Amino acid sequence: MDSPKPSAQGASIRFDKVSKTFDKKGGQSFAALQDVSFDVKPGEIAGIIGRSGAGKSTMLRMVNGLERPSAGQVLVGGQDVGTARGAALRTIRRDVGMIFQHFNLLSSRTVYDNVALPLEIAGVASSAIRSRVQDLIARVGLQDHAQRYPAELSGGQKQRVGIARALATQPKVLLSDEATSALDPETTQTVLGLLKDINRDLGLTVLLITHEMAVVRDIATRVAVIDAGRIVEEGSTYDLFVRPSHPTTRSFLGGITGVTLPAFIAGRLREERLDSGGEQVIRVTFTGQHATDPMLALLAKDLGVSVNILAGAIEEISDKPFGNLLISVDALRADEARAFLERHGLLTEVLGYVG
Ligand SMILES: Nc1ncnc2c1ncn2[C@@H]1O[C@H](COP(=O)(O)OP(=O)(O)OP(=O)(O)O)[C@@H](O)[C@H]1O
Repeated sequence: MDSPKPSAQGASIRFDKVSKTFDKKGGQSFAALQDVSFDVKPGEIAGIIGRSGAGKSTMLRMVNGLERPSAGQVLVGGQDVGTARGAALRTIRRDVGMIFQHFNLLSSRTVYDNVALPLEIAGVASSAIRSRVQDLIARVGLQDHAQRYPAELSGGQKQRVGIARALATQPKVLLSDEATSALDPETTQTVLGLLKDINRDLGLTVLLITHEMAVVRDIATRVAVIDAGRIVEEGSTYDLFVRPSHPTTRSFLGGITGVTLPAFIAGRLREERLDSGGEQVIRVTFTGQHATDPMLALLAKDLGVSVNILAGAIEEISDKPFGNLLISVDALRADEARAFLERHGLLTEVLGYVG
């Protein structure tokens, strides 16, 4: 079955040399963002990842005008959010929906009434509200829960209400502020799946902030890594996983590419080659079409170099295969073996030597 055509085109988001300085007590100031530039295309799902205090929320809050840049511009669909006032700012805010880590639902209102709230505020007629809210509640799979109160819902269900409410005004952009951080891994997957469906069906742009690389891997096609108020690396999610260049990116990836040396090897790993020769331990990254090539078998067959496989996994990022393998080969033949693998489009990194 064909997917339904997007009914609304998402808006672009542009951070152009944005800085934000907060005044602190005692006349001092604090630079929360410095010279940040990042572009999100219409209809794209993009992520901003960083540690606590890096400046993620400040960036996100500039997209709906809750913060204004001290320098530079934030543009949504070409409109400068920082200088917008009055009706122009209200239009931008209607075009930008937001979901939150702790859902921010009104506990005294039912699911139906929470989703209806933004439409009531916008002065939409009650008959139009009814059909729109029913559609939204069905879209997020809560049609049997419309008259329940937030306290009667699970975390995942509450976030579904948050998503339906954020979509009520038919925004062009959906901002997600750590929307799955309070959820268990399984519920996280269903909520991320729902966001992907919404992005595909409605064509709206999604910008999410997170401190979890797994969230970026599972949903975003582009990502910016932010550290102490600066973007230290950005690019396609796939490229960032395959060739991370900044230590912060590497540290975020450390926990999730899932492939670590078995303890009995890690404990014996040396930086220098042993006088006796020994084995070189190599990380091999397989990308794109090469992820499924029988390269190690060819290495043994063509060069006569035998390979010990120490650990490995193949996963999928942005629908492309990506493999990570830890191997060891005879240290005296290692340069030759790595050159062979690189010639065949694989990436290699020397981790050390074992006896
Ligand atoms: N209104 C404010 N006044 C003063 N300092 C602020 C203000 N808002 C944020 N900051 C500071 O700016 C820095 C960045 O904050 P921000 O909330 O953007 O970080 P974050 O990456 O979203 O962190 P977290 O994941 O913990 O929410 C922090 O050091 C924070 O204390």
